[in-house]
Amino acid sequence: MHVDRSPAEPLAAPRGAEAEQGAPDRQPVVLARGVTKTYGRTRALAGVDLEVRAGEVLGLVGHNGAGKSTLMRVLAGLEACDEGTVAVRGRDASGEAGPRAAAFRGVRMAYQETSLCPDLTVAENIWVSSRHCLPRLRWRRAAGEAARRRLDEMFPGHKVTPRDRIEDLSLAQRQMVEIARASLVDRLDLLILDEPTESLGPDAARSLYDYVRALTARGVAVLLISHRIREVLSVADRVAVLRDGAVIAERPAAGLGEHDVLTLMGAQVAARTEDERVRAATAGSGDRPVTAELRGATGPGLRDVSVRVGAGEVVGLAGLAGQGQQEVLERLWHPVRRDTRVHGTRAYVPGDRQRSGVLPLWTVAENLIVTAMRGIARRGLRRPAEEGAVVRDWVERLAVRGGPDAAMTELSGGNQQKVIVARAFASAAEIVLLDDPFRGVDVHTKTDLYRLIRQEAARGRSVVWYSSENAEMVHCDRVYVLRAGQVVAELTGEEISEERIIAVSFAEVGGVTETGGAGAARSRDGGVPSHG
Ligand SMILES: Nc1ncnc2c1ncn2[C@@H]1O[C@H](COP(=O)(O)OP(=O)(O)OP(=O)(O)O)[C@@H](O)[C@H]1O
Repeated sequence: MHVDRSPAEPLAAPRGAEAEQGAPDRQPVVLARGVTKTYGRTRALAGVDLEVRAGEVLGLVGHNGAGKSTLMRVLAGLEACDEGTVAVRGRDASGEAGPRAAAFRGVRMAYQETSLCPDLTVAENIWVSSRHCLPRLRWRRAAGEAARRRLDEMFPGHKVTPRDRIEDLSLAQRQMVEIARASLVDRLDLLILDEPTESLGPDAARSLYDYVRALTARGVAVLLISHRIREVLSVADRVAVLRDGAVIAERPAAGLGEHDVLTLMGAQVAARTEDERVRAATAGSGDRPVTAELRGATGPGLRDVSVRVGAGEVVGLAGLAGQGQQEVLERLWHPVRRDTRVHGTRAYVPGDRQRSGVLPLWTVAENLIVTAMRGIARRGLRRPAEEGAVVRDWVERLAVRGGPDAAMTELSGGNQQKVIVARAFASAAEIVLLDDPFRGVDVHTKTDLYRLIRQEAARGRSVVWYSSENAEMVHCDRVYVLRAGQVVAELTGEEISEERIIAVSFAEVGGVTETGGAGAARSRDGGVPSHG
């Protein structure tokens, strides 16, 4: 089982000896005791005890819907708990929870989905969030300056200006601004990072963790939530495991292995079998009928790209973020040009569920069935019983916590993403286009989804899959590695490995001689593109 993206280099500088022992003498910054929180029928937190200490990185892991985000909101004082106490710097602050609670002022949170207002500029967002520590006179300029300085410190090469509107930024840039926003406060005690690197490239992730180390050296506590277990183990001093709304283990990170953490999380950790690899290696694609094809496609973001997708084939689009992968998907989704041929109906799974994908006012069932219902209908009439059966089947297959009748907004981020994936596969689409679809999905569920993709391919569906996690590409039959809008390698079967993809992505183009790809080794620009 491939569980995590493994960056080419460790994400953080090694921990000090004190951290290795779990830093037992550090003062707690935030201390939660017996915290419970219930939403309607859902008991999100069932008596959490947790201590976050000054100068440490505490990693928090748990399955989708375990209660991580809820706990963070309670620790940050954004929501009151039903029972229990939350003390900040030794003082019980639970009674004061609320968006402007002074007791929680030093506890700041960077959200996974970002809390930024898309219509406002970077500077305006910073002002809204940090106005209590910015001057009122010439506030826009002051906020812009503060944002620029912090972004420079955290993410060198970010290419964001204070005047950019949030909606014009890439997902990675929005995430950078969100993290910078959270850190901008007069006195920072605890910085909570909710899956901060899901949208960041490896370079930006490394920069972030360098900054985190600098923060902890100054005594700030950092709480890191992530599904990337290896990343958590490489960055955190201690790890807390949340399971079904309770912290079931708190351990020093040193000495913990990925497998230990997964077991504590309750994942069924099967030893990694080679079956996907074998399937991929043996699933020859040459004789399949072609369902989709780009032939020398050129245009915005693409240069002479040729890509072939066979029936029942899983085709990966890999490489550094922003190298043309999404443009390929876009072409296949809207095949308006002559250089693109598509023979079959399509479904699209967006990775950016904030911008597109989730219909927030609808239930899980409605979100899930919206594409499939046309195929289920007879003579234009909907068939509720059949729709209900499809919904139940997918909710069960993907273990969507919350069930069919929950409102989409009641679901955890990972569970929302599962519904969007289920929507595409529940439809009758012959070609499923996946745009980095598994961000925020827990390790266990991801493994199920990889299996699902293979099963659906075995039934004859074609899948075109862009993933920012190169390790996921081993589940593909064929992988096109893109760079600067060109295909620089086409890998099949045993050739597909994370190491190979990384090597090809960074290689001097003159030296890239991976063969087979129609655009292989044609690129003439030798520069390594920036990303993240
Ligand atoms: N505002 C809400 N209304 C109703 N239910 C909610 C709400 N917020 C969270 N829940 C429920 O509480 C449970 C815990 O959700 P939470 O978002 O804290 O999980 P999580 O561990 O952060 O998951 P993920 O890894 O998917 O982000 C879930 O079952 C979720 O559906």
